[in-house]
Amino acid sequence: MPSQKERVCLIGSGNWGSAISKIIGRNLSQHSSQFDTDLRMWVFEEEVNGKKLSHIINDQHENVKYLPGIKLPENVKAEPDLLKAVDGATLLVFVIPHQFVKGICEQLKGRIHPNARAISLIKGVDVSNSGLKLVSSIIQESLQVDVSVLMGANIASEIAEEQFSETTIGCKNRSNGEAFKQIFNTHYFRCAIVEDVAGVELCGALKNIVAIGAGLVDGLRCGENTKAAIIRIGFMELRKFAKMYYGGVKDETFFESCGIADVITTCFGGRNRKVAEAHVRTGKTFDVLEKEMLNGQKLQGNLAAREVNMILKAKGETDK
Ligand SMILES: NC(=O)C1=CN([C@@H]2O[C@H](COP(=O)(O)OP(=O)(O)OC[C@H]3O[C@@H](n4cnc5c(N)ncnc54)[C@H](O)[C@@H]3O)[C@@H](O)[C@H]2O)C=CC1
Ligand SMILES: O=C(CO)COP(=O)(O)O
Repeated sequence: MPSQKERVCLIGSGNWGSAISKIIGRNLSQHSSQFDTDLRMWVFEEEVNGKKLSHIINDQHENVKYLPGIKLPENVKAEPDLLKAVDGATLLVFVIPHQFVKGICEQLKGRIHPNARAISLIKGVDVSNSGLKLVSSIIQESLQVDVSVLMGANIASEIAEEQFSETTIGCKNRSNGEAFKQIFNTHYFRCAIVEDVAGVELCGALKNIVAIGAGLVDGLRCGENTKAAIIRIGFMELRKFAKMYYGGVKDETFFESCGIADVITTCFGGRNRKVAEAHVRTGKTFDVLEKEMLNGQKLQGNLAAREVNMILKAKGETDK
């Protein structure tokens, strides 16, 4: 245990970022001997009803745009300046849509605490000419820090209302996984630790594609048997893809909250499912529907589907 208190910074303040700030904020207050009790939360600044979102969060203790109706603990301090937010932080929690990760890491390069460790709650992968990359690898390579991940059947609004759920922390370094568990675990949010970063992360990213499929069959009014088939086949395919691209992925990981449980919850309750259903019913594009239906929140499944398809096409493996 380091002699200095750990300081936590949350990088992101959307729907999930705000919900998790409630849990971390409370846990920091309860473990004040080990942690600096202020939770700094980086906010991508925007105006809401003529006021800055960061000011609204600090004055009203509520993210009125991304998590309306839920009070956040007073020790959650919104900060729009990214470098000020991470200053001195030893535990970095990344929770932004995956399309913004590279830009954020670029700004943070060389600017973080030498003892910092990170965890990613981001469900997505990156595909470029050099192939498939995990978001945790992007963070690790840019910032030279150990990166764990946290993924699970975790619809943010339900957790904000303190309804029971489980989650999975994937780590390489057990003591870092345990350090992060201390800030996340609570009676209604139970964290299990597995030593399989790639397995946990790929489950989180790929289940969003299955959820798009579930939404499409809902839109087509195909019935519950068809939806169950999409979920089963989708789950098998995501497992096959994960094992094909990352040799060390463990079979047991697929039966943790990050695996089968997240596929189920997202196929019934998530934003990807909802927008995919609307796409079939209205014929509008995903981009248009995201703007019309989600009030600034972002979809991840349509991007992930495109990225995974690119990889499979490039390797001639679309029919495998
Ligand atoms: N919402 C949920 O129920 C869950 C979400 N996740 C994952 O967490 C990650 C973050 O999602 P949410 O917190 O739900 O976000 P969100 O979808 O609610 O909100 C979008 C966020 O992106 C920010 N943003 C917009 N433009 C930006 C830019 N150029 N640079 C940086 N940030 C920008 C917005 O300010 C806002 O905070 C995603 O990968 C998602 O899949 C994981 C579990 C549950
Ligand atoms: O990841 C999630 C639940 O675990 C949220 O899924 P959506 O982004 O589809 O809402």
